[in-house]
Amino acid sequence: MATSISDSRLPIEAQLAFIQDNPLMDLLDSFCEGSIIVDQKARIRWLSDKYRLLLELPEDAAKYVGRPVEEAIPNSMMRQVVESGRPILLDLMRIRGTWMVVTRMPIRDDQDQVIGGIGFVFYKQLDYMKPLVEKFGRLRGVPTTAEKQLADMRQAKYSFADFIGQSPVIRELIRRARQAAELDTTVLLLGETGTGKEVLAHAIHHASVRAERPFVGVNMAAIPESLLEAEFFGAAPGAYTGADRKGRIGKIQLADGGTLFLDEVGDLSLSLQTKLLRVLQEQEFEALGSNRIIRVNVRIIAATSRNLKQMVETGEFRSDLYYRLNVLPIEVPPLRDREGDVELLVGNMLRQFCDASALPFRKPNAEAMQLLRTYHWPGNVRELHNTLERAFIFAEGTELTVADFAHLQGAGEKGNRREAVKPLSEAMAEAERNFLKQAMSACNGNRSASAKALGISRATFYEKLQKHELI
Ligand SMILES: Nc1ncnc2c1ncn2[C@@H]1O[C@H](COP(=O)(O)OP(=O)(O)OP(=O)(O)O)[C@@H](O)[C@H]1O
Repeated sequence: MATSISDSRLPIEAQLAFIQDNPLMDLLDSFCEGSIIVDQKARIRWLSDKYRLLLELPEDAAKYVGRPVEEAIPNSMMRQVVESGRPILLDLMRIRGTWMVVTRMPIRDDQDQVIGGIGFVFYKQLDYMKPLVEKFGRLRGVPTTAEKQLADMRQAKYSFADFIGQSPVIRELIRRARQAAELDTTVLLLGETGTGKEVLAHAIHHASVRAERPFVGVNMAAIPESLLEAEFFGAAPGAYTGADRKGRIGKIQLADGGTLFLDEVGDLSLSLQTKLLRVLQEQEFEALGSNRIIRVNVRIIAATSRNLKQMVETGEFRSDLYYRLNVLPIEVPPLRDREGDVELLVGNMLRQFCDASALPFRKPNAEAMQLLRTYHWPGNVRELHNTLERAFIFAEGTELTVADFAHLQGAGEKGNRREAVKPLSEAMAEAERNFLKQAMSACNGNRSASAKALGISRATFYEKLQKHELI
């Protein structure tokens, strides 16, 4: 500040007087709690009245002109500023027992010589600084959300110990998955929605030689087609409109050395299938808008709830990609086929809900447990989890009764009622429409949450909303 408004042809006193009389000075002074101008020997040239009052100086401010700054402000740093020529842009100074924010700058003439210094006292209350200090602390010490997401994203969240189940089909599943973990080949997890394919993918990575390396998941159904390519392969700086100027690293590269989990791989468009095939074949790819080939070493675990074989027959899925993915297929059985596992899962989940809330432990009575055991769980473990959680939160006493699972029972009863007979397809469509509406209203219109509550993927949920003309 002030370099250009100070003319070296004038005596220093006149130059400082010019600054002091500048209307800008009044403006600055009106914003702060006090201001001071000193000459190059740290003698006071000007002291604002506000500052004098703040300092509780007995005499008229004008009386201090020409005196060493320390006479008025014993702990002043203005001398250091004029001697070093370096500003102290943000500092704290104790004035009459109160900490204040101060700014001090040297004043230079147009020959760059220090001819004095100017200081402002900004805030009487440090409270004003709190947001700034907090933000600074956050930026310095705590990782940003993006960094955190990255760190979380790159670690396996589950191990085999997290996959609950003791039924014969599950024991066999775990045995196969453990084998797969040792083999370092591509794995294809097949099974209905909510059966735990993602949990298994994490567990396989966790038990593999790549455990210390990243685990990176991409959900083909959750990301719009237009963004998926950049998400996958990354983009060179300015590769497309709206792309980060700095460019971005794709998930494939992030997974280098580790495991890339392709969730809902059946939802991949044909054009991206072709590009993915190249990655699988050559272990190399190009980021969007770059001509550079990047080599990677990733292990692929893919999962889908769709019938890939059938999709190959109908031309929706490339057969060469299917064979590349199908090296080690693992079928994850639906919950209804896991004998005895519902009880195990229920016990486990209820303990989790209880630990995570201030609510008392609640468990289903015999009748309710029978209902949970025999229900056909189209949304599998996810549906069981959501159903139980809702019941646990809304139940009154320590016992969960069939009334707490009324919607499961209702679904069964409806089919039994003779008087309301209508074509099955019509009845099912109607029920589906109602469930969609119910979910939307329970989740306050949040579509992701609704899809989750219903135990279906977002893509499926959208398809259904469209089919029933609910969007
Ligand atoms: N055997 C299990 N033990 C404990 N929790 C499980 C088990 N299987 C699934 N879950 C839980 O159920 C939910 C759904 O599991 P997950 O997302 O792995 O299913 P998915 O088969 O990948 O589903 P989708 O095909 O819809 O993506 C998750 O909250 C998961 O933690």
